[in-house]
Amino acid sequence: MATGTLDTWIRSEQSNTSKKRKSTKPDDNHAPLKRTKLDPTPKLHSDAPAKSNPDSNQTTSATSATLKVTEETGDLFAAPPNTLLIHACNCTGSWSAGIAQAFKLHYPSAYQTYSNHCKATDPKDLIGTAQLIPPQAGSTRKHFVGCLFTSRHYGRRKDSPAAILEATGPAMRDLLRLVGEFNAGVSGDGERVGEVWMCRVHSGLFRVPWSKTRGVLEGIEVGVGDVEGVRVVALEEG
Ligand SMILES: Nc1ncnc2c1ncn2[C@@H]1O[C@H](COP(=O)(O)OP(=O)(O)OC[C@H]2O[C@H](OP(=O)(O)O)[C@H](O)[C@@H]2O)[C@@H](O)[C@H]1O
Repeated sequence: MATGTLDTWIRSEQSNTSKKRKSTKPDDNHAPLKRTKLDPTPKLHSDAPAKSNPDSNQTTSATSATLKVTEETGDLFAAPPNTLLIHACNCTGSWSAGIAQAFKLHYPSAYQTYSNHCKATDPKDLIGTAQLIPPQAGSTRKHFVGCLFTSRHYGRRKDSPAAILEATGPAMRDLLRLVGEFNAGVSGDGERVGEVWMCRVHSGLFRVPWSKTRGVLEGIEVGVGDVEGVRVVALEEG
């Protein structure tokens, strides 16, 4: 989608949200998104075994392109070992519905890490940031989990679609930065983030049209040596 079109849609959504703020509708009780600083250097712990990274000798970060977004049908959780699986999260520390509930079931330790991070951090500092959680030691599912903090709350108190989209770019950029830092810090046989997969974030419970989220993701600039693209894996419909 053209950036201009997206900007226009976001402005119109923000205007609608602000007009309706005093009503009792589900999305109306959230103030417009404030610009927030990104989470500086979250602590990461990896107990996982090794895998080589073809990009590990590239360290420059000059901007060269925008993020490539490809789509296919499949199950996100069928990703190969060391894949980063990305999903959208609220800032309250809850993964109780939708694909988040499946993440909680498959990666209980990652859920604890996410939940503790939320309990320790004010939502206004979390929104627009990300969390990278390395694979759980001894787990049969060796996946990194990437949390995009794109809504302060969930359910009836979730942020408006415009606010969620506004938080999406900063959150995804923060996650890509964390991946770059993580991979650069892994030495020798340590395991690095391999492929990057995500579900159609926001398109279910957060009720943001997927095309809008995809447009934001495709506008993210990436540098040489950064993650170049993300593979979006969606369940077959019907
Ligand atoms: N195995 C699989 N493989 C591939 N795609 C799969 C899949 N399973 C489901 N999908 C798809 O994954 C997309 C996202 O759909 P979701 O509605 O879940 O997430 P969302 O991003 O709209 O919203 C986030 C809030 O959902 C939770 O809510 P709670 O806080 O727990 O209440 C969180 O915590 C957040 O707050 C939809 O396209 C699903 O078809």
